[in-house]
Amino acid sequence: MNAREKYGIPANAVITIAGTVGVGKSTMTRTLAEQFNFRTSFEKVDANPYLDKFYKDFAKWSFHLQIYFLAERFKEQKRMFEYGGGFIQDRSIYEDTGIFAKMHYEKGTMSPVDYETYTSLFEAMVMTPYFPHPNLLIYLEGSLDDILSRIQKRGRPMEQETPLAYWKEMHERYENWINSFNACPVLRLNINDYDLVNDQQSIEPILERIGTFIHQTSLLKN
Ligand SMILES: Nc1ncnc2c1ncn2[C@@H]1O[C@H](COP(=O)(O)OP(=O)(O)O)[C@@H](O)[C@H]1O
Ligand SMILES: Nc1ncnc2c1ncn2[C@H]1C[C@H](O)[C@@H](COP(=O)(O)O)O1
Repeated sequence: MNAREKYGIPANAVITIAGTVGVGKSTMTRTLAEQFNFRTSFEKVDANPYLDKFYKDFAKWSFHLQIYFLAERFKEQKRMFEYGGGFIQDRSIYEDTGIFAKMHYEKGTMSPVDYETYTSLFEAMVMTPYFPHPNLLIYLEGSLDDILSRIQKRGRPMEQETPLAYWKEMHERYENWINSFNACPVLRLNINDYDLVNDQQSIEPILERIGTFIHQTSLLKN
């Protein structure tokens, strides 16, 4: 019996991992997919043609980058839909609009007209049959210091060279965003409560929590 069966996770579930840059989403995505024998949906970082340029000049590239991410996430959403679920997704589409696009608009690094265009495109895309909400959003949270040290340790130069104020702003926005997020059930995990790098066994209580949580939220729906 694999962990999915053991903890009663439906084979067609879609679980999205959310949280700020460097908090550990990709690591959690890989671990959960392995444990549940699910497919993964990752965001493109290395093959992203705008990301590097964006970090050098937010105002010039923020609109291009958001459109690129939106197109990629839409393709991924369609793929998950066509497979009939059974996915762990690295970052939700809700964060693109609720965190990144909004933050750049409010900070003046995305123009009002570009933001309006982006938002209307986002809304048109989300209101399609390809966009059922995930069964569960797992929100990873941790202190700003721990997250900054993970960004440094991972070593993407574009992120290492970005001023601390950017990560601080994002960290605060994430906390506010998750407190009012209600598109699907949310399970919050503190990154100090497990260590997938040095202690593989620390995933076990998390699997159990996910199982219990999905079970409880599906009971509430019925
Ligand atoms: N549970 C964990 N314990 C210790 N280090 C971790 C853990 N999860 C991720 N890391 C480390 O933190 C860094 C960022 O993780 P990553 O999964 O790439 O984050 P994200 O996808 O959220 O940007 C990586 O160097 C990774 O090895
Ligand atoms: N929608 C986005 N706008 C700007 N930047 C984004 C967006 N989505 C992801 N990013 C950036 C942040 C990181 O530098 C990389 C990958 O994110 P990660 O949280 O490390 O998976 O892309």
